[in-house]
Amino acid sequence: MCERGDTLESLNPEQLNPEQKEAVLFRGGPLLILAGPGTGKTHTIANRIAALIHEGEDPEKILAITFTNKGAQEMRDRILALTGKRLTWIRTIHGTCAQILRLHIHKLPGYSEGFTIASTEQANKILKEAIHGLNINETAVDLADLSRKAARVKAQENPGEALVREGGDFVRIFNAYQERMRTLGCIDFNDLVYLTLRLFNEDAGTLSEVRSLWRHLIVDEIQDCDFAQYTLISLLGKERGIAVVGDDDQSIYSFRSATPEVLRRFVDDFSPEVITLRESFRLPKAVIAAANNLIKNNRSRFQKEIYSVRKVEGALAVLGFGSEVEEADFVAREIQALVRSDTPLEQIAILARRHVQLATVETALKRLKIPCRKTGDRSFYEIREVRDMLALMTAVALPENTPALERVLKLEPGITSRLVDVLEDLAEREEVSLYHAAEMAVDNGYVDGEARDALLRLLARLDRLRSRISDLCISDLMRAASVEFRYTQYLQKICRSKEDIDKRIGHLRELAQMADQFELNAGPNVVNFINEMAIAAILGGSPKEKEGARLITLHGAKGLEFRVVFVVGVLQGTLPHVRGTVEEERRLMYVGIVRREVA
Ligand SMILES: Nc1ncnc2c1ncn2[C@@H]1O[C@H](COP(=O)(O)OP(=O)(O)OP(=O)(O)O)[C@@H](O)[C@H]1O
Repeated sequence: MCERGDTLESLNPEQLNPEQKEAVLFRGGPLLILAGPGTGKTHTIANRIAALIHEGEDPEKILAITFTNKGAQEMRDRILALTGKRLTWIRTIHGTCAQILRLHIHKLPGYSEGFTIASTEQANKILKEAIHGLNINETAVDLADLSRKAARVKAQENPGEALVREGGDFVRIFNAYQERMRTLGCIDFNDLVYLTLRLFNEDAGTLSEVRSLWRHLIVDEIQDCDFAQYTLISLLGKERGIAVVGDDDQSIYSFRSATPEVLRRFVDDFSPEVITLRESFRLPKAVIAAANNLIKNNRSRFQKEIYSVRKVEGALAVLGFGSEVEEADFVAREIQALVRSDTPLEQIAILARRHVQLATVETALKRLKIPCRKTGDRSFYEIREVRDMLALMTAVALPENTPALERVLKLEPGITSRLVDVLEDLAEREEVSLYHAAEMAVDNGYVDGEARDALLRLLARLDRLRSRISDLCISDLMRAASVEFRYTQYLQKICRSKEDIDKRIGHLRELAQMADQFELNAGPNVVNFINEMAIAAILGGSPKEKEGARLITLHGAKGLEFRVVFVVGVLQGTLPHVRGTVEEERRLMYVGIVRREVA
């Protein structure tokens, strides 16, 4: 143990300004840190956590919640650098819920721990089937709209009331969808928070058991919360040391129900000490002036004009063009000049309100042969071999997980689609998982000859791998699975060229490296790794950035920083968008402007 004053001097290699210092040391109850862009949010919470540990707090008793994997990774790295310790509980909110549900979901009737976190594609398919089962004409409903509505309901503090408000056929569809998901052993992305809250509401014992795991709760980017997530955080944070960090000016995800109002709610519910960080270490003066001038027009916000004491003035130009094509050509020529003067392409971003505007710039860049990368490029997690390997890991660790086994069945020579149909019918008739159906088919002689041999081989392969889970690290378990299922030979059969095979093996190597990294961060738990991968797949994107200038929507740009930023397509009707609310559209532009960083 040490005195708090000493703590900072001995811990913190980089200076803390007075507000940051206050936020790091405050221990008098709930805390809200309001912080503008580049004012050292991550730096401050990392130091706060380091100070707690230095004062003698057990690192296992600290839960830090972020809203993106990137945010979680950044926090881990900084805490490791400050304390030399890897914290177990730095998680995204969805990752935290997945872990809680893996232990407790059986307390909700009809659910079991082997659940699959359904991909968006799987969830859409299940929604279609649910509608079909209700004899509602599929062509008469808008599926995308229905899944948005379901997500909205689940994002509320009181989803039951929200559902009743939606009324009509939607209630039937929602219930049928939830029921079908449940019987298939699936939950969707929004269920992670929705079902955790349901669990807490229906079983106070579980809430207090889970809450007692931690003494401190620290939340980054609270403005990215919807009301359901906020409710969860406030339940976990009651009577704990709770500190939240946020910037209501950067709340831009209302399309997925996030709202800056959660900051006010936090003030009302917790009466926290409020500390505002205003000094920006990242932005040049010209950008700060423009950003402040823009955002001060929003009425419902916490006042926190940012400033910089650094000398860097920076530059910001507003230019007009006759058409989007003309604008795109200008941007491409500017980038060409920047590259000639040695600005790395990866440090250049083109931001727009809509994808279609980025496509125009992409065409112009391609014409000048400038490499670029669009967000929304095919995600790493959608690649066949990555999905196969994750399905293998899931089938090994969670035998009851039917979708994973369905995929693995296709990897076993001799298992025909007819055999899969037989197994699926059996599973449905007997109301058991596909794995149990496979065992029953073998034990009761429902299949014979080659089909039986193939099925026996597959079950034996999975059993052998299962018995090695506790001996092998996750990446070695993957390698063992690849050998057991002769995956390289399988790739040779399905690939057209040697380059194709090498590329796919390269993807598997990348996945193995991610598993090693995960294990370093979070320990050797293959189920947690499966959770994390399923969530990352839904959030999209690639773990590794490809080369080239970045083309990103404003919504996708939050949290990223570049040396040169172009915001294109700033046209009345597009930005601000006709269907958006003006305050949120202003926040979007604000987020775009403040992506700039000083070299
Ligand atoms: N007191 C300080 N003195 C000097 N540099 C600082 C200080 N606080 C933070 N920084 C630096 O400022 C930069 C921004 O800090 P940090 O990433 O923690 O801010 P943030 O608010 O999380 O940023 P962003 O808005 O970009 O997400 C980092 O390079 C950090 O090291």
